[in-house]
Amino acid sequence: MKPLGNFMKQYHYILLLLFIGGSVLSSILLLSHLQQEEISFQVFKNKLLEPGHVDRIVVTNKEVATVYIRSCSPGNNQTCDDTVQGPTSGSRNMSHHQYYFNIGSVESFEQKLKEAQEASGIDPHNYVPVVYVKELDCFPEMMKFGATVLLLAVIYYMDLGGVRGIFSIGKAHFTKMDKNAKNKVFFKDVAGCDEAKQEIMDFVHFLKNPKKYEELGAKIPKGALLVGPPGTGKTLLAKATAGESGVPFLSISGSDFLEMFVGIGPARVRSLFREARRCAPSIIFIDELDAIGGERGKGRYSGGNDERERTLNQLLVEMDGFATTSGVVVLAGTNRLDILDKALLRAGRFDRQITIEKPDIKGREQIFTIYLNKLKIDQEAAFYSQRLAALTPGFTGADIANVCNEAALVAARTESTKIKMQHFEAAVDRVIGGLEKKNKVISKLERRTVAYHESGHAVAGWFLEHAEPLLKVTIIPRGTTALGFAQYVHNENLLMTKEQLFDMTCMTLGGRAAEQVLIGKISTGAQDDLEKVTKMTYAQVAVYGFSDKVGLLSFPQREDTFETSKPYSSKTAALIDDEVREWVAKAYERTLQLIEEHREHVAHIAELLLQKEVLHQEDLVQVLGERPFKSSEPTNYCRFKQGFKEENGETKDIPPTVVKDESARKNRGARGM
Ligand SMILES: Nc1ncnc2c1ncn2[C@@H]1O[C@H](COP(=O)(O)OP(=O)(O)OP(=O)(O)O)[C@@H](O)[C@H]1O
Ligand SMILES: [Zn+2]
Repeated sequence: MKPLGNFMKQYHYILLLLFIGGSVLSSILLLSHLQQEEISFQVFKNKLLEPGHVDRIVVTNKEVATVYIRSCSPGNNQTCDDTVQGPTSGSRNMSHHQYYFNIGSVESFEQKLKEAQEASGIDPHNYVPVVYVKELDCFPEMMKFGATVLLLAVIYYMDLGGVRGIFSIGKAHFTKMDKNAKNKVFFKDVAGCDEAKQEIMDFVHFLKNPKKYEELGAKIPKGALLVGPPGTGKTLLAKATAGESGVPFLSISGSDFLEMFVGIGPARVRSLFREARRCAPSIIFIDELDAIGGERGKGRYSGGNDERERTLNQLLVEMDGFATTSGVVVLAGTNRLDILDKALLRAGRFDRQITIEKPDIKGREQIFTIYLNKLKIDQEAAFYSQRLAALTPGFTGADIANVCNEAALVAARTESTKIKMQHFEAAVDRVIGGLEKKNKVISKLERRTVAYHESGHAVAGWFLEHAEPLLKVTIIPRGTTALGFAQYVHNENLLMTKEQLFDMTCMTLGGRAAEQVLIGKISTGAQDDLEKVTKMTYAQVAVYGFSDKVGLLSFPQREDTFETSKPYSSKTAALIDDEVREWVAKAYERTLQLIEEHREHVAHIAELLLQKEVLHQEDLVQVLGERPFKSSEPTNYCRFKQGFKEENGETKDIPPTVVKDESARKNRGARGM
């Protein structure tokens, strides 16, 4: 089969050459088809110069004037490309004919032309344009033409499926890591996702010994989807699978398939699979599969995207096409399983799904250990990995790698020879909230509002049994929107009870409640909190079946906000809305009560915050006493959003010690909760 394969390759080149040759030849023929005929100025004036008939005159090298006739001469009783009386011949299609004459001097020519046009009754606004060119100037035109022909040829050629060589536009822009590559990755380099590793082991066994599987007639899954949030190590795990199996790793991002040229996407898919088969056993990894794998037919509403669909179809074809025994395993990463075309998930394609979650505290510790071992630190790696894991709830592997690098940068800036705890703390803060903006201008009033708001969260969390108590709170503005944030101890239970969710809702409302009770005025700073609360409560009522009124029904929540049709009647919709409103109101009532009870505490913490800007758990213990409940592990950042405006636009200062505030009570009463 080999010689034939080679012949096919050559055949593609020959085809391309023939194509280009043909194009060039035909364009030459086309050009030469434009016959030129010498005429005198007199003939030009008498026979050609009628209104709307001459398109333009091009004077080359101030000598020769070429007359271009319009193919359509409106207003002259001639139809397009019709027979027009030529100056010397009879019936002839003028559009393919050019006439030229010598002009003598430019001045006399222009004078003569002007007079002739006047005499022919041509309106001065419609005088024939005259263009002066040098001989060489027509080359760019020809080159443009040539380049266009060439490009068309290349595109056509690639659409035919011959993607080898030529400019490699159609070649998949994949990165290939050979089995002997130096920067290989192994399972030991991927921490905190043991279950995923376990699941992917099947592929490793198979890739190491495809023959054995073949002999036994075993069917190996062709591909697996690695599903999880960005930065959780999907790419890393796929790479490690290749490393462990000792096979080449070909990776490409879903978006890399798509280019502005039509036909490139499918060509790139073909090229990628061809290469994978050539060096099989091998692993293909497609990151961001959702870029091409979205449901087909959906794009049409938003302008359509046939190129993407053709690319996806090609991928499906390739996955169907290669027998399991060809030894190519396709892995793909996505965090949008919900939008993928169902055809991708069918048996024989990505028939396995491996979920990679954000790492828990143990996972984070393991990932920190990996990266700390590469750094010069002033303590044992274990010392830091434990502490840092506790400080970084919700961080992905990528975030952790980022923290470690950031810490090294901070240490280098302070000219420290080793990286210390304060460097890591600064790095964590930076990753959490973007760069510190200490000198950002905030009014005194705003700062106070932020402090009371954050204090409200902290105190509420402290005294609610099922809420996540505070770990750290700050009113140093960060990033572009956060004016302050609180970091909570987070329980990582997989199941949540109704009581837990109720307490969490109250804690989230704690910021707004503190504003209302202690400041007496509410601000826009609670927007983020309210969004969270709304989402959480809708889920309880419409998804988890917590509401007696709605009953044990579950309507999956769609992220798609454009979804107009809901899977329930408008009556149910109204019922759900009412329930949600009532539940949130109930939670707010409870929160207000709690904040009232602890208003001295809230004020105390807020004032302390204004003083120190950052408070840790220890500071809270000092003010509030030991928390009456057992607590677990940290996460969750409440961001006090920027955009705060006092209700009536005044910027009154708030007295530092808060006394009873009647207006807050009145407000509450008015809302009838
Ligand atoms: N579990 C982990 N163990 C060690 N390092 C990790 C882990 N997860 C992520 N990283 C680090 O984060 C980097 C980015 O991770 P990776 O690209 O694999 O994430 P991903 O899930 O593929 O993200 P995306 O969906 O954005 O492509 C890795 O190169 C690695 O340095
Ligand atoms: Zn808040």
